[in-house]
Amino acid sequence: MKKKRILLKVGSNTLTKETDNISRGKIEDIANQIALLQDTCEFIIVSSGAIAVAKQFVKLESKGRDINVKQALASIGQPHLIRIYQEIFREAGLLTSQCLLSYSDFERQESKTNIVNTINVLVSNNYIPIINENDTVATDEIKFGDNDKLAALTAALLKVDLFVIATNTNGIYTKESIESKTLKTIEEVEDFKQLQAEVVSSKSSHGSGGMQSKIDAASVAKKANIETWIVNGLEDHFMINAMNSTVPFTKIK
Ligand SMILES: Nc1ncnc2c1ncn2[C@@H]1O[C@H](COP(=O)(O)OP(=O)(O)O)[C@@H](O)[C@H]1O
Ligand SMILES: N[C@@H](CCC(=O)OP(=O)(O)O)C(=O)O
Repeated sequence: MKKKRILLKVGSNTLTKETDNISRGKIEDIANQIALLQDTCEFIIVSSGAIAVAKQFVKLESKGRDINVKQALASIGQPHLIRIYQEIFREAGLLTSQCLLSYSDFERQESKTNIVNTINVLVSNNYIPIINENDTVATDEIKFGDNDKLAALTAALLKVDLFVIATNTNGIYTKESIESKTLKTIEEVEDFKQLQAEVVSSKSSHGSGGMQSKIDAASVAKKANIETWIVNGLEDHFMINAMNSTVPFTKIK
């Protein structure tokens, strides 16, 4: 039986559980879910969190631009992030690997072919690729830190069956419900234009794109005929619960 290919994007807020520290418990939760689903699904993860990990133990001095400090923090945090994934996934019997990609890689046919071929070898050998942006080479023009878009481009390139974005809300809420503090999830979206009107400008403490970048990412996936789910990664078993429809989340077809 052909496995369902799922690309899971995990944001900084999910990984830190909205604290200042990476949550090993959250990574265990992701590993446990993948272990439970591995007979029917194969996974590719796009994970943020490099900067959040570095901020836990380092403060860099610089008179330069803020973005360069962030890039340096990402460089310090990334190997730690991968080490934590590797340790925790290994305990759950799962193998992991690291791929660092940048936007320009999606503009060159040769790079695209190499990405697809490398990841196919990894996945067919039961390795779970953990992808992050190659932050050292990211530039201002290409909005730095927007892993939602990177995840969507990767989902389209790898022809996944489902794109799951784990964030810190129960999907996309209606604007009205945010304003009245009653939080109501938009469960199914077909009209993109209408969706744009629901976004409010806030973003969470560690995140960088906000909901707008998730909607843009879903739009990239939709063009590639991929369904996007925006789910609350703060909850335990968030993917399995969404699959069983036991939690509110947003499905963008
Ligand atoms: N309509 C909306 N529904 C839900 N969240 C929204 C909406 N509009 C803006 N947001 C903001 O988007 C945030 C999620 O994006 P972001 O902070 O980038 O998180 P992540 O680190 O998961 O990528 C939410 O915490 C919320 O503040
Ligand atoms: N690539 C960087 C920044 C990514 C970032 O903040 O993205 P997100 O949490 O998905 O809004 C990192 O790993 O810290």
